[in-house]
Amino acid sequence: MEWQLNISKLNKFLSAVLNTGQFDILKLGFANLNEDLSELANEEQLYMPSIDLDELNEMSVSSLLRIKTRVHLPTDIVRFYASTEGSVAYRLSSGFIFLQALYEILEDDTLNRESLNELQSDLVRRVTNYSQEILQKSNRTGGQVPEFKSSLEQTAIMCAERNTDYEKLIKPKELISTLEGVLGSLDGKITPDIQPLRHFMEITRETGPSGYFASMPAHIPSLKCFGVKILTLYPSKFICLPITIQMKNLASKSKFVDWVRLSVTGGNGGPGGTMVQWSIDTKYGVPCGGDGGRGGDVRMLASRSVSNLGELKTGYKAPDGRLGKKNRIPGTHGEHILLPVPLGTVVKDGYGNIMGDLLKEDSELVVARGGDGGMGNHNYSVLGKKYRFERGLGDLGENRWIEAEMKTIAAVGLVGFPNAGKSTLLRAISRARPKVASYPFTTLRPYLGAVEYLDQSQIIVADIPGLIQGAHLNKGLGHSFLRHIERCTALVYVLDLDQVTMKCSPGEQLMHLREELRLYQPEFMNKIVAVVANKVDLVDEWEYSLEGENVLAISAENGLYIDEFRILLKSNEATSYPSHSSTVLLYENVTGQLITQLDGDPITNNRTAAISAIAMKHLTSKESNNLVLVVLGSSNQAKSHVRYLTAVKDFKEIRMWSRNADNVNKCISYLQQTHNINTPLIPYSSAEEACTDADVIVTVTLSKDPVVKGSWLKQGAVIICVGACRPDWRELDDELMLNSAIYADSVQSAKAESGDIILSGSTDRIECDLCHIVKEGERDWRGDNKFILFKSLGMAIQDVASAHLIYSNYISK
Ligand SMILES: NC(=O)C1=CN([C@@H]2O[C@H](COP(=O)(O)OP(=O)(O)OC[C@H]3O[C@@H](n4cnc5c(N)ncnc54)[C@H](OP(=O)(O)O)[C@@H]3O)[C@@H](O)[C@H]2O)C=CC1
Ligand SMILES: O=C([O-])C1=[NH+]CCC1
Ligand SMILES: [Mg+2]
Repeated sequence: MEWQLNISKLNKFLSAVLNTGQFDILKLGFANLNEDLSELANEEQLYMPSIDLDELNEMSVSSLLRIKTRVHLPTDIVRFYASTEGSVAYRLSSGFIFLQALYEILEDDTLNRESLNELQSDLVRRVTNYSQEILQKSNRTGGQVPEFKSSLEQTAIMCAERNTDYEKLIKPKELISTLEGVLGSLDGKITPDIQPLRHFMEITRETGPSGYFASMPAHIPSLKCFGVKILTLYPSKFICLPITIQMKNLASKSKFVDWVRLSVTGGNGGPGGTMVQWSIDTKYGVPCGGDGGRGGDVRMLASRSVSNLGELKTGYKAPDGRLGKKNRIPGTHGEHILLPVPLGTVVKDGYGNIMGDLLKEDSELVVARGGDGGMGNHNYSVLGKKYRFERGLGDLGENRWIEAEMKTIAAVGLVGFPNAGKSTLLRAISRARPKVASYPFTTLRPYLGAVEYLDQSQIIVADIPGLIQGAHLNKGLGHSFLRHIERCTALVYVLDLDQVTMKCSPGEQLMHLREELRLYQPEFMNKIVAVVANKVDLVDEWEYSLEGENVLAISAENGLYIDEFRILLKSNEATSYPSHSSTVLLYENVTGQLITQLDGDPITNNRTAAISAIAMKHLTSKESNNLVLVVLGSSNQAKSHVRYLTAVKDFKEIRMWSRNADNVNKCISYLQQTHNINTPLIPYSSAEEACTDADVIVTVTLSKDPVVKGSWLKQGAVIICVGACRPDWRELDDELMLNSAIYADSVQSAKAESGDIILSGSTDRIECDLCHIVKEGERDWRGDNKFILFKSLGMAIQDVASAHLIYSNYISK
């Protein structure tokens, strides 16, 4: 994606941003902008029309004040930082590309997760490229102060190493004390420069899964830096695993064969040699014939460039090994025959026993082994006439009948009655061209299509030919097609909304489809499922829900909500995408130089837990030890919270609960194995049981509804609420909220953005922010309330201070 610096866009963006009040401080840097910007400024099109660029080039920071008054923007909103020539590219790269990225995000209402990710990685790419370019040109960048030059180099290196695991530069205790120090240095109050700003802007349309975008800037005078975190949050319901398979030749025209029986024979071992080497010492010479060569195997080779079994012949015989040679040299081995088969081919012997399952690209399976070569006469080294020509003849190669059966390995299978529009849907989302016609069974074989995304990943979707009632009894296309469903990770039930073609009501269609699959194989019911109602353009009114199911109404024919469907296929929970992704840009205070930009995800994970640890340390009494900790949630924040909370307190036990028990177990073994957490970590199957008698409860879920109730908790319990970051999301119920003494990392954010606080009517009940807590030291935080609650929403200052620490550790390492 190439962005031009588009001035009208930029101006529109600047005014839009400033007018929305979403950004309190916008820091822009301009320096020796001889090219692009001077031109633009001359045309008086840019928002700072009368800046004298030459003057700016030599300007000291104090003279900026003068410029400010000439700029046609509210001076208290925009600050300019001038600097020397060397920083220009940085400014352009980080400042403007960043602005442009923001602009695109604000402006484009069709943005979805992929384009956002693309924007972020493009931003990162550009900053990285610029850093390297600047490094190369650094001897031409006059006016650069030496320290800056070295930090520039470090930045370039860090940018280039962006994917290296810098998390190891963060030590829990060090981060906790750094953040505590920074909070303390704020003198107990969050100044306008320390922004709690995290306004989430919704970026996708109502019908699709929602994504949010936030930008969080902060200026930390004590660390002489400022920075910004760009964050996207993309929660979703549907889970499906993308399997990345290149579809290159899959759409081949050859006859589609998904089952074959063939005879395979390994090559025979070659006979041993019978050569004799004459020698004056022995009358009959010395036997020197080498062993015979091994016969070749017949092997199957899994290849993603093969689409079906149609190319296989009915029989194969591998070449035999050759005769052993003189001087004990073994005979040439027979070459193996490699039969390319599609990924997902299952091979059985003639008795139906499974010999192998070719799931991985390039995996091989020997289906008929070649015979060993016979021994050459040199092995029979008894001298004398009689045994001179003794040798082995070589073993016969194995010979058997085998069956190869192909099972589709699509990530997602489209399942529906004939004519529900599955083929049309596959055509709409991929380049596959299954036949489409308005009579049932147009599709006689499963078509595969690759749904391609901007990040170059693909999800393979199979159009499974129409099921009919009784398919499990082999009616219609019956079993032959049901087996293709076996390998799909997720199923999408496609319901027909067209009164003319539908067999029965959408609700009944869903019921019958489920029933057919269940009768064929009950395990099908464990598959991840989404439901779409197709041909929504043909009905006047369609209820978007169906007996408690979430149904996405689409029209494959007209492309209605097809983007949403593509997003649905690739929504987060089981894809490689985290639900939150972010980038942190860190700038130097006085000159506005970009110091570094970092992957924000590890920062978010660590700093959030560090903040919770600080809050917990202060809100529980100093003497209290051997407490019971409960963590609700099993993902990034759950892991980091266990690590950080155990760094400041000893717990008797840690109880862990989440919706998905498997995830809890994985989380526990990760913590034990990777982080040597010695405190007993105990999985719980009920949140209520886990919370009973617990001392500290941490909620780190993406739930939109309460996961903890006040009635479960004992008096004096401390609750650290980390999830529910939207005004309409909850993790705690009213009883808990109304009986708690409430604290927050930022009172301002909590009032504006915490669903728990807003919806329980607690906006006026927040006692103070974390700066005050840290400042005040020990006191009775509970007062007359039953519980103590710390509401965390996350602040830019936490990210910027953490990035600063990481960078400092990096350059001193
Ligand atoms: N305060 C702050 O500064 C920050 C807060 N957060 C918030 O912390 C929370 C966790 O973040 P992270 O670990 O990165 O998120 P992930 O998306 O990685 O994990 C989400 C977790 O929430 C659970 N979950 C999802 N939906 C529900 C539900 N409906 N009911 C119960 N549990 C559910 C999942 O459980 P399972 O796996 O069992 O399905 C999973 O353990 C989020 O709400 C996030 O917004 C994040 C960063 C900073
Ligand atoms: O501060 C942060 O990064 C977040 N707060 C809520 C979700 C992410
Ligand atoms: Mg069809």
